[in-house]
Amino acid sequence: MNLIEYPDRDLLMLALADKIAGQLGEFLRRDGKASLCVPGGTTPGPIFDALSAVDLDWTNVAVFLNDERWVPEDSPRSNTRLLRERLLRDKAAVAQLVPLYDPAPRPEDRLPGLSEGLAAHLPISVLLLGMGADMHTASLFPGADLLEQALAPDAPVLMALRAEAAGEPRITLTAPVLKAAMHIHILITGAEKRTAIERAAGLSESEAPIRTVLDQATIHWAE
Ligand SMILES: O=C(O)[C@H](O)[C@@H](O)[C@H](O)[C@H](O)COP(=O)(O)O
Repeated sequence: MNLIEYPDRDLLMLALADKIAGQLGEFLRRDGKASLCVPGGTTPGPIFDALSAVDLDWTNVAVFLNDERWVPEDSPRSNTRLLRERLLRDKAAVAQLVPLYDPAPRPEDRLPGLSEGLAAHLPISVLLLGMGADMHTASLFPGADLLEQALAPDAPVLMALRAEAAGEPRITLTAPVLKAAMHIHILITGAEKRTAIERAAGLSESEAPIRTVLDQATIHWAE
């Protein structure tokens, strides 16, 4: 397991933001464009703050979430709202947001359109993932209704999943899309997640969905 341990969370967030910006810069110089895929949840806010202040050719960066909770954008549970408030501002305000939400009663109603929009920006240049203590990543939750299909090599780019631990229905990038990313970083903090990720290494992908990217990823951890 490739794990970097940082002295504290502030240093982790700054160092990882710097690493991500450097990798995006390489894609921009080489291809004239780049894509950045990021988690929602409670952990990545400080990285978003740091990234939004970086001088990059943000107009040519497509930004999208790993997954979204099927709630309106004004909900405090909306990951899109977090992105808008913390990442897509300052220098990064001109980045191109690729949506994972479009108002409709069920995520299935919007899958075709959202998938088409996303497919144009694959493969992902830089993928940042979070992880829950139950070893889910994106919205690939252990025990989710369609988990096996979402882990399969031939899964579509986006799927709608439901899981008890997830709360509301979710829309998520699937395992093959995550695995195909050029650079993969996992951001975790605290003792519980450290124990969980070490445990995941010995489990199957359905028991520990984070396993799907574990061999390719760099894990960034601070207490
Ligand atoms: O919508 C979400 O919840 C995320 O994208 C999810 O995969 C998240 O990264 C983990 O659940 C960790 O969440 P925390 O950072 O809040 O612990």
